[in-house]
Parts: sequence; structure tokens; C-alpha cells
Amino acid sequence: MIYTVTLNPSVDLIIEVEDFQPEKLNRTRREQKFPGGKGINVSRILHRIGVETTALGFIGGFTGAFIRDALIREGINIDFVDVEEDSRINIKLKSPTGEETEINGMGPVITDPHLERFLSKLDAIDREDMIVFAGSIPRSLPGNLYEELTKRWSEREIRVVVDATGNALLNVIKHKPFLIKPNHHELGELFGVTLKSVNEIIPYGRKLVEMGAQHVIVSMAENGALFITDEGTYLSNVPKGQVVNSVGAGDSLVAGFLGTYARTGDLLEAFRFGVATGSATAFSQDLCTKEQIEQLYPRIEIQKL
Ligand SMILES: Nc1ncnc2c1ncn2[C@@H]1O[C@H](COP(=O)(O)OP(=O)(O)OP(=O)(O)O)[C@@H](O)[C@H]1O
Ligand SMILES: O=P(O)(O)OC[C@@]1(O)O[C@H](CO)[C@@H](O)[C@@H]1O
Repeated sequence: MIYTVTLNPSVDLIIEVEDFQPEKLNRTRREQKFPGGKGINVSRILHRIGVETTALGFIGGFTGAFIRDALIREGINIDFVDVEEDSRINIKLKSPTGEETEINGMGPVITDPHLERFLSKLDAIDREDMIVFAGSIPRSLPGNLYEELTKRWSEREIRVVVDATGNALLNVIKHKPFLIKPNHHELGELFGVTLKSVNEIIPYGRKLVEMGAQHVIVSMAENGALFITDEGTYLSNVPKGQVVNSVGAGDSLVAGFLGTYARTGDLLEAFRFGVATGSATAFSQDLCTKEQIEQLYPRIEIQKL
């Protein structure tokens, strides 16, 4: 079982305007709503590729009901803690020229009893399972929550995956997470540098392995992705195509990787399938389907550097 944790799920409201004008009345010409949040996206993809998953986290109010109903309709196992306030709405504003602007909400207050209820659900996890902590930590929860949980589960030899930014990511690395997946901007931010070329990115990605991460994927959008382990560094291309909606592309990469690794135990195969999954989502309105991944998969090539 792959458990995903989304501490701050969202309704992702994707809106498209003809020609966005600040300080004017703008009208949408297309709108879509999806259950969102990084861990939830990982679970949605895992389910589509036939891997057992349960989505954990906190949901509340009418938006929480939308998220719950949408996931149940898709057949995804969920085990959320209910909170009193509404789950957030995250706005993804797209313009026809391809620019994407995001406004992510704060989310509901999570109290100590909510947190206790959530933590007790994690007791069910055992050695064969994996747990994915993905997305930002809401302000009402301790900022070191991922660190504490990664330490706890890694010590029990459970594979922990963390997709977060800044200190929430930096502080988990010493506890030897199975996988972390910063994009190249996030990697640069961790070290206070701006990284532009693959050659600049590689040494910083390797540092994360030296600091404790077992496997690191650095995604670089249309410039491919790097997979870095103790044993070596690998570069993947990405297929060329029309980006329709990149929201969730990074989460899809994580899900494709983990799902394939859980099935085959083959890290490079997992990386290749993961990249195909990320691109398939970038080229779709919603998250991608298994068929879309399989179409792109033959176009992905991995080379050892
Ligand atoms: N322009 C693109 N063309 C092809 N594939 C893409 C493109 N952009 C993203 N992808 C795919 O999505 C994966 C993740 O993209 P990216 O590096 O943008 O991660 P991210 O910033 O975590 O994503 P997001 O936050 O949008 O979910 C890439 O490795 C690639 O497979
Ligand atoms: O605010 P966070 O938790 O950092 O990110 C949340 C979010 O932007 O990430 C997902 C895409 O990766 C979206 O579904 C969701 O809206």
C-alpha cells in the first residue's frame, strides 16, 4: 500500500480567461474543478495505474465534501480527518498564451485533537508500505511535522517520500528519506543559488544524496529530469508536446516512479515511467490516464552520466 498525506487538500479551480486584465472585470471562458493537493494527486495517478493507495490528511466543509465525493467516485481509498473549517480553493489562472498564475489558499485551522486523530491512523503502516508526504504544511501545524514523521518512519525502515520546499524539505534529508523530488528552482532555493544548466544542477542534486536522501529526482520541466543515487546520476529527456495544464505534473512524476518501483523494484524503469507520467499530465487538462502514459513511454530515454 502506498499511503499519501496531504495536510492541506484543495479544490483546484482552473480558470481560463481570453486576455487577463488586472483592475478590470475579467470573465472566464473555461472553468474546471478538481480535487487537489500534492498527495491527493499522487493517489489519483497511482489508482489510475492500478497501484493500491490510501489518501490521508484533513478535509472540511463544502469544499472538503467535494474533494471526498470526487475521490470516492474515482474509487480511491480515503481516510481523512474531518475538520470544522472549509478546505481551501486554489486558483489556477490560465491565459491562451500559456501563462499560468496560481493563488493557493491558506486552508482550515487544524487543532491538536485533529492532529492526534491523524497520527493514530499512521499506526497502521508497516514495512512493505510506503508513505508520501507531499505539499505545504498549514500554518496551524508544527513546521517540523515532516521532519518528525520522516524520522519516526525511517527508523522503522519504512520508505518515506517527501515532496516539499524550503526548510520542510531540508530538515528531513538527514533522516534518509527514500525519495525527494525538488524541481530545479526549489533545489536552488535550498542552497541560496540560481541554477540554470544541467551541469550547474548536478552537484547540488548530489549534495542531497550526500546529506542523506536515498534517491533524488530533480525535475527540470521541458529540460528533462535527473535521477541521482549513491550509485550514479542519470538524465532523462522529456517528449516534446503541447503543455495544456502543468498543475500536478511533478506529482504525476512521483506517482509514476513509486507505482512502477512498487511493482517491479527497478529504479531506472521507475524513473523512465515517472517522467512519461509527468509529461502525460503536462499535456492533459486533468491528471493523465494510463493510456496517455503508455503512449509517451517509448519516447523517454535515460542515459547514465
Ligand atoms: N514543457 C514540458 N514538456 C514535457 N514534459 C513536461 C513539461 N513540463 C513538465 N513536464 C513533465 O512534468 C515533470 C515535472 O515537471 P516540473 O519540473 O515542472 O515539476 P514541478 O515544478 O514539480 O511540477 P508542478 O509543480 O507543475 O506539478 C517533468 O519531469 C516532465 O516529465
Ligand atoms: O500549496 P501547496 O500544498 O504547496 O500546493 C498545492 C497545489 O498547488 O499543488 C498541487 C499541484 O502540485 C495542486 O493540486 C495544489 O493546488
